[in-house]
Amino acid sequence: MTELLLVPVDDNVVFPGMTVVIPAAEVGPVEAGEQVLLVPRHEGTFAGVGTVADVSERTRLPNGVTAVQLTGVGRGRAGSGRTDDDGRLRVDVTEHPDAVERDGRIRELETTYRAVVEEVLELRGDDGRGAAFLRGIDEPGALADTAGWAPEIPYDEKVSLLGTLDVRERLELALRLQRERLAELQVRKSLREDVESGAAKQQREYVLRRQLEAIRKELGEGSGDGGSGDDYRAKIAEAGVPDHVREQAERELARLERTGEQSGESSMIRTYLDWLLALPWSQRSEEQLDPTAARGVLDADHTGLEDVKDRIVEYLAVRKLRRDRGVEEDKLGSNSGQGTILTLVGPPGTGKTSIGESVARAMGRQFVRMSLGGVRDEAEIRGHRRTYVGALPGRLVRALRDAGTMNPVILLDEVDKVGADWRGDPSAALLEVLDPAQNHAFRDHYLDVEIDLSQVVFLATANQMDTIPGPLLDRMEVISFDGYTVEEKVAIARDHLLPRQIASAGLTGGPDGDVTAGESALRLVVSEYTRESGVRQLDRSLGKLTRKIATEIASGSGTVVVDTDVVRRHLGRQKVFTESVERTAVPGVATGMAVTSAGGDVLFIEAASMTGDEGLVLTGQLGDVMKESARIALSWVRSHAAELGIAEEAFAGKSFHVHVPAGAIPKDGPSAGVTMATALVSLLTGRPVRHTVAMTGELTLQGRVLPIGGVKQKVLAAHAAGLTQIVVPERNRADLDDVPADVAAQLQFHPSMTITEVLDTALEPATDPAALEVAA
Ligand SMILES: Nc1ncnc2c1ncn2[C@@H]1O[C@H](COP(=O)(O)OP(=O)(O)OP(=O)(O)O)[C@@H](O)[C@H]1O
Repeated sequence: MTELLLVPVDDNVVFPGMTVVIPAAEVGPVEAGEQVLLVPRHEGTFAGVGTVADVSERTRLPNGVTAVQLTGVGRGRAGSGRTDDDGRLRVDVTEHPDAVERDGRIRELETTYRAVVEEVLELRGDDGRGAAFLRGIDEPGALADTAGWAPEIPYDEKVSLLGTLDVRERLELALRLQRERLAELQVRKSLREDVESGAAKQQREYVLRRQLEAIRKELGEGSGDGGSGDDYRAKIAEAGVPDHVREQAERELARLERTGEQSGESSMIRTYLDWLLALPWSQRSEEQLDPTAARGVLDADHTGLEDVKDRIVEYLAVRKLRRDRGVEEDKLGSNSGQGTILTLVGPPGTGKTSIGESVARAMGRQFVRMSLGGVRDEAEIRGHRRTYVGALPGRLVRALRDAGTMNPVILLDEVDKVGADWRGDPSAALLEVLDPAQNHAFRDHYLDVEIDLSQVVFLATANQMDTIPGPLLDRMEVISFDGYTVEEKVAIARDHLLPRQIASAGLTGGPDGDVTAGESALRLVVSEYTRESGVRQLDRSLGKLTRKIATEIASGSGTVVVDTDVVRRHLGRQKVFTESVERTAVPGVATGMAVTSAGGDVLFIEAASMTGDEGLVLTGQLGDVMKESARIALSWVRSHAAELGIAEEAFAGKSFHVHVPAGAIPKDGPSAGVTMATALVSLLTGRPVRHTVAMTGELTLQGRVLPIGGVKQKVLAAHAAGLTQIVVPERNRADLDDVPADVAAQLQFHPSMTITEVLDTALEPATDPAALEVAA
């Protein structure tokens, strides 16, 4: 047993036969010719067996540090130790020289070990030196120790190898470690080969594809899958794109050529390039701005709508002046000529979309309609960023593509139906599109290049103004479509709808044609088969009529003159009844006028009372404001019961129910106040409401009648429903001027300040005194 200086070797194992160089300061005071014990140490824990090493000369490392060279000579186990004067640990060491009988088993292990290591060396690309080193080792124990050189074998395993004193066991362990190492190297190699062969396959495919394309070109067949880089180059050149777009396209093209043709990415890049080049970058329509000619176009396409046409012609005239006077477009943006967007607001089927088309025609521009109904997501307008799976450009880009020019008329249809939710606010994107200060550099998220929208003329349509988002409404110049009178509908049917339906049924119209229609027949269709503000149903009814006539003519009858009999024969029983006579025959029902998204309409408000303590029950999907109107109506009636001749008992222990048909349509607004009060008073006094009267107006608790909106639409609806006495708030008197003269001539208006005046007009006189008792 010898006492040796203990030298810790952190996270490393020095085997006998290895030489290491360690800074002298770490080794301690030793002289050449002495021995030390090198012990592996990991996180402060020493291994049980170390390596006895000879100390040779000190050397100077290139960095100036003095170092000691140590060569392992054998294994040694550390026994008890002591700290010397220098503070160094010295331990008693029991040496364990390798001692083995080389039997058959050892020989077999040796041979296998050598074979495995040779394979390892080959895989690692050994240059022969490793093999030579291995051949130079003769002793089986030393042979096993060569596993200690392998960098792939972990520290723990090396410590076990050093600690295995029995040579045969050590050789077995070393063989296992080398086998594992070999297996790992083989897996890595095959992985690498797979990757390499895959790449080679792709390259091969790429070359084949290019050849295929060349062959196709030679045969004059277009390349089937969207084109090669060269095709795109040609397209970019043809498209006459602005510089910034060309740069972007070229960047993408370079990317396309770098990625393999087969990869998913290349098809994405193709889709992108196709979209980018689908925009009509260099296409413009030559604009015509002659107001007289424009008026001609508008008149030819549409009957009536005089004020709408006036406004549009004004708009065009201003535009023309600005252009001729050279008002700088840069400064103001070209839409700023009007500063705002013309917005056509009105019930369905009143010709908003079709007049938009006429505007485009009058200006000599392309027309596209972009429906915004139900758009809740900003991305629908602006597109998705390309990082999204399945990303596409937004509707504006698509609209431009469909238009085929960069200066079309784009009709933003149904702006009142734009909603917002967590996916973002589409109206914010619309605002940017419509803002002349911003829209010359609109950026679609998908295309991600600047698009100049300043040459586009935007028009918008909406059914109702209340639901247009406020900031958008600020930018709009509203033109209202209030719906047509019966005479206007007859004219539209005669001049536009019927001739179109006749043509589409394969017939000829006109004096010498298959079909001629009299005015009275058309009036019958309008008043008894349709009930609407616009002309959709009318158009459909005429379609049905002409198809039936076509069938008759095809089966041999001669020309047909459409009169009321023909209408009744083909359209069947009357569809729309003037209901008010029937509905208001009983007390408790009053005829109101309302404006819904379908235009003006009449509605019958019903009141009933019954024993119970539920107070006021309301049905018919009423909004909060309408519910409040009903409470106000009931409170006013209660507080004026005596004047109205209603006994106080009529209220005691009673519940009231007010219903506003049609129950399925949500409604709101204060304008039904007077109608509700009238229905309640009618119920409680037993005086029926006159069947010729229709009313509208907001009611206050004091019984005053406040003004409301939509007078013209309401009056037209009442007129169409056959009502003649129209009760409106006094303060809406001025609005009655908007009612077409021919309609107004058939009506009697009753502007009213208070609900008492309304009741005087609306209720039949109390003829039967017993009615009071019945109501009570
Ligand atoms: N004044 C008119 N003169 C001639 N045709 C008309 C007139 N008004 C409407 N029409 C015709 O009625 C049909 C319906 O009109 P259009 O589709 O433009 O209605 P809209 O107001 O846009 O309805 P929506 O609000 O539902 O979009 C069209 O075929 C249109 O040509």
